[in-house]
Amino acid sequence: MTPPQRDLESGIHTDLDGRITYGGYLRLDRLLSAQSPLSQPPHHDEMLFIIQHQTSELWLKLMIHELDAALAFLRRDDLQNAQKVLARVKQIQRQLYEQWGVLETLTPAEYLQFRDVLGPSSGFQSLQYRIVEFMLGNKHAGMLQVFEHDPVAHARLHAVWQAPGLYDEYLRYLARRGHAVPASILARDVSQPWQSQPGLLPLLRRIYENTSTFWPEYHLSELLVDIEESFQLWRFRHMKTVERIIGFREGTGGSSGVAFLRKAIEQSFFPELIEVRTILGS
Ligand code: HEM
Ligand SMILES: N[C@@H](CC(=O)c1ccccc1NC=O)C(=O)O
Repeated sequence: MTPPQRDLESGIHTDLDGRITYGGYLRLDRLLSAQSPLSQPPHHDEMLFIIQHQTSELWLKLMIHELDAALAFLRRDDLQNAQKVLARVKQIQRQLYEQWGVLETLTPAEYLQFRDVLGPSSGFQSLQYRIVEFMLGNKHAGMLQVFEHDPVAHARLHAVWQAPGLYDEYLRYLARRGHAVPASILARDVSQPWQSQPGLLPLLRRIYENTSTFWPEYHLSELLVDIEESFQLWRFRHMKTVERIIGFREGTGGSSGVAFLRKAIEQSFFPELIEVRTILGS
């Protein structure tokens, strides 16, 4: 063991005037001055509430960046890189759902002391969250209304709504690899919510029953299943956190609250990737 003192090495840069620095590069002046509690006098726990949301938004930003890359790699048939970034997405999602443990330390009474400052604002209005949902295929035109007050946000979500999602690009990739994806699915209107497609089951079954022949397809499919599961874990932990903090109160966004959040837990982005498991071996 050494004493708890470490000498500065002579090579360590201390003359940083005008140079790229840690704080400068990371724009920490902006990042760390963006926490403005509204409660008066400031409630101790509002800082936790703000930072939990801001860190979530940062991870969502990275998730969108990586999902964009995954879609582009898939379009180019670059499966290795698509898999690499999707594996990263899965780890980002882990950060997002593990983070609920921090907010769960907020007691119901503490939250009620500053909840009124939130007015009608709600996570329901998170643009980046909605972009991720749309990229994963949960297209819902009605969500666009929430962003009508903000034309830039609206245009961004509108573009994602009109673009193929991860499942669309996955199925197009499979078709290019020679799998019998029905033409009607390949030509679908990608702005529509996904409808269950039993016509996909034969080809998925072939992939899942012959994993060594179709290993790249199988591995990619399982990454999609991982991403869906991680998303569900986030939704579930959000719902449980909300339940223990506000019980069955209505949400500030105007919804029924927990009942509304619970409905989302049943939703699947890639239902055929689960259904195929039911028919394997039969
Ligand atoms: C005290 C903590 C929280 C409570 C009580 C809470 C409560 C709620 C409620 C009741 C809703 C339904 C919409 C509404 O009527 O407001 C909602 C939606 C939402 N919240 Fe939270 N929330 C909390 C923390 C968070 C955090 C930390 C995030 C992270 C970004 C978040 C993101 C979202 C999102 C994205 C939705 C929309 C979900 C969907 O469309 O299914 N929430 N929240
Ligand atoms: N919907 C929450 C309020 C809330 O959590 C919230 C408010 C403003 C910004 C983000 C929020 N987070 C998730 O909905 C509530 O009903 O208490």
